[in-house]
Amino acid sequence: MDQFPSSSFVVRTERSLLGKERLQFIILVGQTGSGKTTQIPQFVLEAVKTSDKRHRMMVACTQPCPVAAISAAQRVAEEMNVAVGEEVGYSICFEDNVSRSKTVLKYLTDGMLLREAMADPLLDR
Ligand SMILES: Nc1ncnc2c1ncn2[C@@H]1O[C@H](COP(=O)(O)OP(=O)(O)OP(=O)(O)O)[C@@H](O)[C@H]1O
Repeated sequence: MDQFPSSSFVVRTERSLLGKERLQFIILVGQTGSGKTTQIPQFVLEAVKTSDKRHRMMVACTQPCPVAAISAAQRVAEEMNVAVGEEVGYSICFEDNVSRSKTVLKYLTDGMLLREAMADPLLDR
């Protein structure tokens, strides 16, 4: 696995994701606060927006607990200058703050992802 210093984490990751090759998975290791939760999903969103305009895809980012999912969604919505529940939303047990037509980035707990996978095994969205 490639190792790189944390200072170049964001720049090199962005290049990899936006590269021509379609990666099936990528393992990122970064220090706490380096942007894995708030920045990487935004890069992925940009990459899928430009790679396939015909198929509207959703980016999902799992979080270990509901509070973390809400907090991340609020932070990223603020960074993207949108309201939570529109382009950026969250899905936790008993609360689904997403828009069916607008949400493209969703923060959700591991349990909610599992529930989605049971309904949509190929995660087509
Ligand atoms: N809700 C928030 N309000 C203010 N700043 C935030 C918020 N969430 C994250 N940040 C800031 O954004 C930067 C990136 O944080 P992020 O959570 O994306 O890092 P991370 O790599 O996922 O960290 P961790 O490994 O601890 O989960 C950090 O400087 C962090 O302090």
